[in-house]
Parts: sequence; C-alpha cells; structure tokens
Amino acid sequence: MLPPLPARIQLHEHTFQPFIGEQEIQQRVEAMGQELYDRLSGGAPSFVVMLKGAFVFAADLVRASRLGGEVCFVRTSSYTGTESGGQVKLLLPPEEELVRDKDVVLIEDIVDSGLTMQAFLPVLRELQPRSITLVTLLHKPDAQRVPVDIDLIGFSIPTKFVVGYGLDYDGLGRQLPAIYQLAEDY
Ligand SMILES: O=P(O)(O)OC[C@H]1O[C@H](OP(=O)(O)OP(=O)(O)O)[C@H](O)[C@@H]1O
Ligand code: HPA
Ligand SMILES: [Mg+2]
Repeated sequence: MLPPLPARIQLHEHTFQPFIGEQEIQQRVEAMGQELYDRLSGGAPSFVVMLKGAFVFAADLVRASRLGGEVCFVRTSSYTGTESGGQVKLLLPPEEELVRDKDVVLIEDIVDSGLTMQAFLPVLRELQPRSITLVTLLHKPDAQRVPVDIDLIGFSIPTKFVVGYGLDYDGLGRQLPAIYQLAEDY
C-alpha cells in the first residue's frame, strides 16, 4: 500500500505544508475543461504547454476539455529558489506551424510576477495565431508586477511560494499530487 501524503514536506532547506488537496484540484480542473470546451465551441485549438511547471496540469486539462487539436511544448526558465531572476530564458521555442493561424490555448501552471508571460506572449504573437486563450491553474494577484490578460484562472492564491502538481522549488516537488505552500514566511 502507498503511504498517505505527508503533512510536512522538506525540500532542500524549506518546509512545505498542505495547501490545495488532490480532490479540490481535480474538481477545479474538470470545471476548467468544461469552460474551455464552451469557450472554444468544441473546436480544435493548438495547446501550447509551458514546461516544465505546466506538464501535470496540462495533462489533466487537455483530457478534461474533450477538445481536438495538437499539443506542443515550450520551455522558459527564470526562477532560482523562490525568486524570479527577472530574466526569462526561452529554452524551447514554439513550433511555428502549430501557432500560425491557429486558436492557441496557452497552458501555464502559475502567473506570479507576470514576467514570464510578459516575455513569452510577444514571442507567440509574433507567429500570428488566430487567437490566444491563456489558462493558468494558479494566479498570485498581489504578486503581479506587470499586467497580463488571463482568460481562465483555476485558483487565485496569496503571495506564498507553492510546490506540487508540476510546480517546483529548485527542481524538487513537481511530482507531488497536491499543492503545498511554504510553511515559513519568505
Ligand atoms: O509569473 P512569473 O513570476 O514569471 O512566474 C511564473 C513562471 O515561473 C515558473 O517557471 P520557472 O521559470 O520556474 O520554470 P519551470 O516551469 O521549469 O519551473 C512557472 O512555471 C511559470 O512559468
Ligand atoms: O510559487 C511558485 N512556486 C513554484 N514555481 C513558481 N514560479 C513562480 N511562482 C512559483
Ligand atoms: Mg520553476
């Protein structure tokens, strides 16, 4: 038998405590899938998944949406520990033919400072998609430093560092099935 999820998780030097449970996440993602289906009128968009953080959310959301279309992956990186370095590196760019003239559903795990989206959205727009629908599982409204137009938000959360369900702290914690938050202030 598998052990239950622990009430405290130690990643590197920090302790994390339960924040959003597996069931609550699954229920919200199912509802988001339904909303996405309605917004796109059951069409066939291109899903663009932001690696690495969005890989778990995207896997659940694309299935929950019942939509057609292709899935592609891009990768950006800007975080060390709990801080955005401010410099957003594009490590894997989008496939042009999956963006040009397509309805793009951009899947993010979190919009925090907004700097990743501020850097990446112009890259996407340059390829002239027909439309962009930005979906994020998590949003930290009080931490946002630049404006970002988000079409669909799973959970608005306070300004505390979180891990799990794809999100990491210095590479660790992505495979946790629930979302945990930093137990201490930072
Ligand atoms: O709004 P922001 O403050 O820019 O933060 C959001 C971005 O930060 C994280 O990515 P990260 O750079 O950690 O790369 P990762 O997805 O590989 O973890 C997260 O996955 C988002 O893409
Ligand atoms: O709170 C967070 N947790 C993990 N990765 C992140 N990237 C931006 N904010 C966060
Ligand atoms: Mg990260």
